[in-house]
Amino acid sequence: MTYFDTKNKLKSQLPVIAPSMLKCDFGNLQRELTLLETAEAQVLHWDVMDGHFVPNLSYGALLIERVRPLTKMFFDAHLMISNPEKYIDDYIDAGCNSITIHIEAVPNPKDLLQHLDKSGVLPGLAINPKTPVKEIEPFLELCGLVLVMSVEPGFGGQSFISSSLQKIKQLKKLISEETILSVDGGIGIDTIAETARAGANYFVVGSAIFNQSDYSIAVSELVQKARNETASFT
Ligand SMILES: O=C(CO)[C@H](O)[C@H](O)COP(=O)(O)O
Repeated sequence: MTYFDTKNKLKSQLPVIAPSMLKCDFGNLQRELTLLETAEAQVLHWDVMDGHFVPNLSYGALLIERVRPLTKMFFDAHLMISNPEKYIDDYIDAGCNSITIHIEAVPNPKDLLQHLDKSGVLPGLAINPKTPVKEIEPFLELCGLVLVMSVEPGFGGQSFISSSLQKIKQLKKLISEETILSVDGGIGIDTIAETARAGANYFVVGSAIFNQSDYSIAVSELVQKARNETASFT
């Protein structure tokens, strides 16, 4: 499958639920992949943490590369790391379909976003809760995906920060129709509707899937809630 096929396929399936692999059972990874495929998840969201940009460590390109042949799902890497320019090619080579870097790690991300695009990877830019939208505004036209962090990055299982809704609304007005608007952190059955109403169409979800006994029910309830809100606004 080529990059363009993958990207268009993803866009045709919005709203999308992207399970955050930070919360998966790594001791039973093959089982987790099977359960997520059965739940018709289209995406795996890989939370890459370096213990420097965020106060936690997770996994890196090597693990993603080893998982890549095991599934056809879209691989979405979220680099919560300092100096992503040093490592970005490792994530491209690992087979990630989209790669998101943070504006707080790269104040001028123009070259990196263009490098991702030229490499056939959907370029993403993330913004932390305390960073104003004006910091990413000059780069929005280079983004295929914009990610609004709705918790302080570093850990799953935190509560949704409600001021993120204003940021989503602001960004929805600034981005093109083509750009995916993602929200990440504290998204579950009680918060997904308001973020969809604000304009998000791509939802990164950890605890509200992996803490449930049936991933298929969890994913389908979340998709349904997001679809209801998207439908009422079109
Ligand atoms: O980026 C993240 C943390 O930095 C995670 O993707 C996010 O927190 C998702 O987990 P949960 O749905 O449990 O909040």
